[in-house]
Amino acid sequence: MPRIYHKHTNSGTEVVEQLKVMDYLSHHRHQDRRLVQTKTNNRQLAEPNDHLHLSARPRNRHTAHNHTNVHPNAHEHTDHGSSCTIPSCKKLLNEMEVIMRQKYVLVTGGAGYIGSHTVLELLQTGYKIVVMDNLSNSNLEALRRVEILAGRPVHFFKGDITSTADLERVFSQYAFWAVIHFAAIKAVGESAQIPLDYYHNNVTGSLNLMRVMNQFKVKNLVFSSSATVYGEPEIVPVNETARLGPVTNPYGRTKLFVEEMVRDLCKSDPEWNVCLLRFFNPVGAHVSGMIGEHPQGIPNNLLPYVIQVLQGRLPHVCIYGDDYDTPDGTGVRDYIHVSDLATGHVAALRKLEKRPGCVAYNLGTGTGYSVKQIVNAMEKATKKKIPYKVVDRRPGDVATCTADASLANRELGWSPIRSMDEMCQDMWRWTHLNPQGYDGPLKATAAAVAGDHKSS
Ligand SMILES: O=c1ccn([C@@H]2O[C@H](COP(=O)(O)OP(=O)(O)O[C@H]3O[C@H](CO)[C@@H](O)[C@H](O)[C@H]3O)[C@@H](O)[C@H]2O)c(=O)[nH]1
Repeated sequence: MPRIYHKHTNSGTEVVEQLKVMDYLSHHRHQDRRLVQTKTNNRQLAEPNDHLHLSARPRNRHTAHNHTNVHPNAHEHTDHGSSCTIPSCKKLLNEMEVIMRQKYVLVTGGAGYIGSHTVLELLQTGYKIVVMDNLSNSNLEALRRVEILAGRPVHFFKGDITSTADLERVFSQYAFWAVIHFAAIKAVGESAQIPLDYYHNNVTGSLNLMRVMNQFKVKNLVFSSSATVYGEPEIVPVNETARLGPVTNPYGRTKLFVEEMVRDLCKSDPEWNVCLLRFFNPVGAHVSGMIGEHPQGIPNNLLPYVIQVLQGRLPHVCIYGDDYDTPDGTGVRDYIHVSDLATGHVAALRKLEKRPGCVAYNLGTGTGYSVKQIVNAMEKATKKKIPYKVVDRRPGDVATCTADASLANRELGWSPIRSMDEMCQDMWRWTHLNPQGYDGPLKATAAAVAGDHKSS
């Protein structure tokens, strides 16, 4: 069973949890003990500027190979890390990459839907992860299950990106070389009702994060942006050179504003490297059925809504308009499996190792599905009838939004591999095994499935 350590500070607002599971290699245990120590013995291990010395380390080639903390998987990824063809140079660069992966990556919002799937993928690739999350729309249980699936620990820090003090605390405890920034609030409709909360959380929070990163000289960032920055694209599939905006809601504007801040920052300081990942419509769940989306309240997004209809919690799907200029009149989107998005983040981190400056990538499949096609696909996956009614268009919705993801394909070596059928089946498996999401018990069948997927 997972052992969880709580640490309450004097302020009472911070809880540091060291999530650990199962038996893992003794050298990992040793490393973790050292980290627990850093929480009381300030920065014994974590030197904020440590990453700056990386380039000097590979001079001792044995460092990389003999280092006790190299995850076995890390070696697999040394084969295709460098574009250099000179064997000795390639080897040296690969060793540097292995060393970088021994450094921690901070994942803000890592206990959420996309965050937890990405943390799993990163752990399985060999990265060491610290998650900072305020748990406002996420669940620690997700990370416990991620640990079980990966067989590796996640370091968890309860904190809020709107608090500079929280950020400074986590940055002083670990030596990060990069940050993946998911933490945000994301309900489009709600953002029109409480815009200031959205600007505070998403814009001020990101600003705080980047300022603290600057302070600690951590200048590698992967930012969760969104296809929403394109507004209504003039041409679909849309590519990264398309005009940005106008965006129809405050949530979307927060993503666009943060992108603009990042571009200004990178122009002002060439040491910064940022991948802006523009997600299209993330759906699905990990194939194990152990982790998935756990929406709070009535879902806004199509697939979670369909799931609740299938569960009998909602009477029917409301299709928002069938008079769009699309083949069947309903809205067309580019749905992408959340595990494919997760591999996109690993690819983006690898890109950061090559110091690309500021680059934006679409993460989508390039294939559009209409609302009616989605309903049909879910009926096929579940063998159940899904009742629906066509209602008025939802304000702010566009007819079609699909991705040209060829840039990510070329430059990141990434492409999504999971089909619509897999997206639907995986979502249904997650729902079937976890009818109450993370609120219910972990079903024995899910635990058994986890055994099959631990090393995948
Ligand atoms: O109950 C519903 C929900 C949605 N739709 C339609 O289904 C499609 C997809 O809608 P939804 O799942 O809400 O996704 P989007 O509106 O495309 O927005 C998602 O995708 C954007 C990126 O493209 C992100 O910025 C947003 O955060 C994210 O919610 C659209 O045509 C909607 O009109 C329905 O017909 N009924």
